[in-house]
Amino acid sequence: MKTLIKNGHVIDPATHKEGAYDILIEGDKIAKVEKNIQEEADKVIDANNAWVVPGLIDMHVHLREPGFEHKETIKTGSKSGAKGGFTTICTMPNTNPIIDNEYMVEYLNLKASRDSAINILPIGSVTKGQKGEELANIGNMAKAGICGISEDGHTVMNAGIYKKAMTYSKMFDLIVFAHCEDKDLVGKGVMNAGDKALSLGLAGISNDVEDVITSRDIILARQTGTKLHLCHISTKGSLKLLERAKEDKIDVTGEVCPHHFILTDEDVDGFDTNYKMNPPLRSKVDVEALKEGLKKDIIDIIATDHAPHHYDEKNTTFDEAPFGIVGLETAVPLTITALVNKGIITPKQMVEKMSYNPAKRLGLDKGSLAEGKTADITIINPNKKHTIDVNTFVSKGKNSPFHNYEVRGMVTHTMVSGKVVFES
Ligand SMILES: NC(=O)N[C@@H](CC(=O)O)C(=O)O
Ligand SMILES: [Zn+2]
Ligand SMILES: [Zn+2]
Repeated sequence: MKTLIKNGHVIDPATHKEGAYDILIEGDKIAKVEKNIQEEADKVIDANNAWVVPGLIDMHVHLREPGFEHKETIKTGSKSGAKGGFTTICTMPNTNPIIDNEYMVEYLNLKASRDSAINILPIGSVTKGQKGEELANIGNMAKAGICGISEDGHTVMNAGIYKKAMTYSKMFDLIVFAHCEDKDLVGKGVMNAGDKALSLGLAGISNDVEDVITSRDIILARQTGTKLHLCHISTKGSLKLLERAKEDKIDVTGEVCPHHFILTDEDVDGFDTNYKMNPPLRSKVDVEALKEGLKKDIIDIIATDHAPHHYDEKNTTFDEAPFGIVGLETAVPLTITALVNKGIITPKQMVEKMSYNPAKRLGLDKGSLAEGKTADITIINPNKKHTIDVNTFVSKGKNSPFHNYEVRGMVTHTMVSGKVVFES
């Protein structure tokens, strides 16, 4: 099987290619990247006016299976990922049961091989049942193929246990995905602490809730030498800590989610629980700092933290609703509209943060369009104007604050191992 992608604008940070190239795919591999390829192919894709980039990689996704199939399944979540341009996703372990042993990892891998057309890399939990008390069997999970460990949804408050987990993580060359939220400081907070929370009469979440744990985790990462990845950075303080840690040559990376670089707590509508997520939407000062951090490449990675919840669960008061919003199908248009088209990052930086850097961080032989590589490729029409409509999502989760948002940029094709798995 030969596929030819014609007339596209290739953006490939790995090979420093940026310009008009055709790509010939043979079987599951990239065979040629050249100008004007004249070869017979079984399928020709016209990528005129579109970017052709290495398949996008999302380091932070919640698929909800097993246990919460009413919110999302591996099938629906992976389809949502493919539609969003993602060829590889890392999935968080806060399912029911929690992914805290090798049998659960094997189950996920088997289910993913049956139900998903995109690559799924499971993340194991740090502690058994994410209870924060006893270490999960990290070594056995590593052998079963996890890419890292995370207590996402919570923080392991016991620093002794966390440090031990980091030592194991280092031993098995895993990444520690850190959800930074001090349990004692957060109290009953549901949105950013500030004037808006006061006016809505909602309990606030201050920046120190995040920054205290970011600081602790960086100190422990330096001590243990483990690879630390800061999930969903939302504060200026955490960004500064990340910058400083990088200067100190600590092995740490950080991700930001589109909602955190676009919306502020001023946007929170107290009756719309689609503005409730963890960490919360922060102040303008924080959002400006995050954009600066993206521009200056202090922040390496854009991830979605795709967190689907059922309509009935979100359809309650702001206090009661679960934290989280979906993101797989909106990440590309939101990033193009809010960052690229505003001149904050270049298209190349976008590809670095959504493919090349995640691949490098995960140690994957991906995120590149070099000849001989596996043909994981995303094609994006960056100019296509449209209005986000949650009813068109293939994800089961419709919980997005971006409904009715005017955006530019649309994924037209997603290819995994040479096979088109999504086409608009
Ligand atoms: N981000 C969220 O608000 N929610 C996530 C958990 C998490 O990422 O912390 C979820 O699992 O729903
Ligand atoms: Zn989290
Ligand atoms: Zn998460």
